[in-house]
Amino acid sequence: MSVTQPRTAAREPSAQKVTPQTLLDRKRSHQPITALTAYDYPSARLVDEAGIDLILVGDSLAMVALGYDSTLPITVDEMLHHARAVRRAVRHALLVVDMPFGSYHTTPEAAVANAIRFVKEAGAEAVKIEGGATRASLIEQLTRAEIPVVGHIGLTPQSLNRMGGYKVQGRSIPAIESLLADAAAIEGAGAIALVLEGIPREVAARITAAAGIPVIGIGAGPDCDGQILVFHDLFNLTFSPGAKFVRRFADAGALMREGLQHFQSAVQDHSFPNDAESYHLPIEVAEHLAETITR
Ligand SMILES: Nc1nc(=O)c2c([nH]1)NC[C@@H]1CN(c3ccc(C(=O)N[C@@H](CCC(=O)O)C(=O)O)cc3)CN21
Ligand SMILES: CC(C)C(=O)C(=O)O
Repeated sequence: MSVTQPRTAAREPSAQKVTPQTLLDRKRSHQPITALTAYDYPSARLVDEAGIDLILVGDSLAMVALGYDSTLPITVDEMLHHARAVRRAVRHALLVVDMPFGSYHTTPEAAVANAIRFVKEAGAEAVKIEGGATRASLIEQLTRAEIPVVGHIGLTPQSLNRMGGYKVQGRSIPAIESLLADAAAIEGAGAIALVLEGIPREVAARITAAAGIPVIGIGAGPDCDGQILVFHDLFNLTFSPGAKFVRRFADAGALMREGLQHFQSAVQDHSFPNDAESYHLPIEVAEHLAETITR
């Protein structure tokens, strides 16, 4: 799509529109699923045009894009603001929006009402919720309300206070058994996919092999049906070293620092803006102005 086309063109469904069925087909044919976060229009546009299968408006945006210390403070309204910008950019990928902490932890009625806001106000095609077997009945209710759900277990950042830090989960036999049971409960409740975060490779491989739904990993090793990363981690646009699972596929941070230096020195040495980058008066007006000034 050319940049001169109206932005509303982004809403026309594309021929290769990714649906939950596409992801399932990928699992079954062992073609890895690609997924990334996006929090705004330009990043979502880049990710979608690159042909990534799934775009998540992750609540990690609280930390990565809004500067909060954890994902816990972000609200439904803040998530919606970003999700709506991403929606305007995405025509190919499946668009999933994270339900933030507190938006599904009180009553099922409140949770369904919040999820409906993501569908109606931001065009979400699915919502993601963190937690295992304890979320099964909520996943059933959301699914009955025609809202596809992506589950998320392992290192669940909204459990920060319970976990006591962003720690790898599922390292003991009881913890592994819980994760296997959680994955089965999430699938049984009707989830369309499952995110596994921060667990040993061997455990993720077991869960993926047992699951009938696509399993997308982050810090869960290479044996999942797909991989997801945070956009800003991929491009080194964060201000901390990043977890072990982060690979910097390109250094946009360095590129931006370099560009900033160039701007600063060009302004200071008067080389920006040059004459061609300036507006000019019509010749008659310029002459009149020159006379006016010299009078
Ligand atoms: N930029 C960014 N990327 C993310 O993937 C991400 C966020 N922010 N914010 C929300 C959560 C928090 N995440 C994190 C943050 C830190 C670690 C981390 O440092 N983990 C330790 C594990 C130590 C252990 O238990 O062995 C590590 O060394 O990787 C992991 C996930 C993942 N999510
Ligand atoms: C990293 C992904 C899985 C996530 O939950 C987020 O971005 O919030």
